[in-house]
Amino acid sequence: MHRVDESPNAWIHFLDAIPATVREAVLAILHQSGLRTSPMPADAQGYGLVVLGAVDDRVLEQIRLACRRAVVLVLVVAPCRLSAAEAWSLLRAGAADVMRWAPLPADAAQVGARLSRLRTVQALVDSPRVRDVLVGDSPAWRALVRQVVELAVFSRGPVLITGESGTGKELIARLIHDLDRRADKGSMVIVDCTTITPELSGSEFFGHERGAFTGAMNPREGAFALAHRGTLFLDEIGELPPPLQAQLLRVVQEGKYKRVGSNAWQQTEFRLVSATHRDLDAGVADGSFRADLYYRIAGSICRTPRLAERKEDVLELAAHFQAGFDDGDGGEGFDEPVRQYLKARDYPGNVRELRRVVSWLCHRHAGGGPVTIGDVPEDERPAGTESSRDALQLCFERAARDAIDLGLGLKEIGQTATDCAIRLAIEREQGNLHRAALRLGVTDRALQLRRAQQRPLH
Ligand SMILES: Nc1ncnc2c1ncn2[C@@H]1O[C@H](COP(=O)(O)OP(=O)(O)OP(=O)(O)O)[C@@H](O)[C@H]1O
Repeated sequence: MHRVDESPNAWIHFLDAIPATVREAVLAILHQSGLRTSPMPADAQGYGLVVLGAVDDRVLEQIRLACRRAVVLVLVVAPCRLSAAEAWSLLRAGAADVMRWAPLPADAAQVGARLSRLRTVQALVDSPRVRDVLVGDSPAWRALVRQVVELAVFSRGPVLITGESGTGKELIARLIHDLDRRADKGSMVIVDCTTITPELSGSEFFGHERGAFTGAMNPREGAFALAHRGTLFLDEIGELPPPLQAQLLRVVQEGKYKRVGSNAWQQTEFRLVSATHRDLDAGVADGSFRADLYYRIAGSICRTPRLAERKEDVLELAAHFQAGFDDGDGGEGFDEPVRQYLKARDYPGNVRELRRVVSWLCHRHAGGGPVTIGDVPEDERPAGTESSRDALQLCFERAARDAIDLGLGLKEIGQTATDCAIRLAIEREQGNLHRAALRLGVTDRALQLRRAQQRPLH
């Protein structure tokens, strides 16, 4: 009999089609394995098992509901022949994992092990140690944090973090190091690859012996030695020119390197975390980034979302930054128009830009109480942006009056407004038509058709 280690408990829910005999068999095996179960509570939270025998739209909806507040493992029992597409749809509905189940005692141990892994990860994700650092509650952000925590705690392989500037890549690298549980943990060493020149790279990365080159008065340890038993963070690795990429291959793979001016091999062991805002797949395709290095640094890939993809987090992040700036006069919370302004504003610089915005709001604010609309600097005030419906209405009114005075008809006014919105959305998304379509709430195809119908500007 396989017994689970920590006698985890979870609620369990059987969907309609499961016969009573199977239910009893499942419960008996789980209990024999040391896993304690209780019926699913009305507002399911915590950890749960949903046992099902078929996947259809109704089942997916039930999974979606069950997963709203709980971490759910789906067990699919025979004779259901779960297809790969069905398994993915269960995952997309929110399941933490999907297991086909005989049910046999050995499988019960697997269920227990998975539950205890999910529990460890979730407990960390919800802990102040993580929540107070990687702020945000949007689904996109929570999914990333869960991935990061699991990688940090249960693996020591290389991690590549990709994402636009200001999205929290360095913060994630620091958390990975912080969560490393080894007893004799070394330091975190950060190398900004944009500052590494071919002349300096050898010494920076590998260190040098005394007299290795002119000016090398004393021996020096390089980044790989300093990161021994710790974490080496190679920031902006996409900026490293190909000859320098080649230098890193062996040490990244085997942990072996030679100091400049020495013939002796040194051994080091570290967790490699790299970050880039570049698309390294494209770099590999066009030859600017070495494929062999790419596969060595990208053991796992974490992609940080743009702030525009997690607008739900803006106010929580703003409150976090405000608390950090609080020197007594920075305000307590934000007045409603300011909240609307913060939510509606664009942040091309992502979270870093939001931090800057909150910083000037707090600096302009005086006298406690919530930050008010007058604290928004003049040149930052929304002139007819969606942050103020009234201002927007006024702008439209002005433009419509001018159009009517010019003798334009309704069709032409509507078309001009649409053309203008399309042009601006494409500009805002730096020419990315897919993102522009998302921003305007239309399909890619609808955007293309509209563009094809656009009249040239006079
Ligand atoms: N989820 C978050 N919670 C709290 N602060 C965040 C979050 N994401 C980013 N920040 C803050 O935003 C700023 C930029 O973050 P960070 O330096 O980690 O971004 P980055 O992606 O590494 O940027 P770059 O590519 O420009 O180096 C920092 O002040 C950081 O504290």
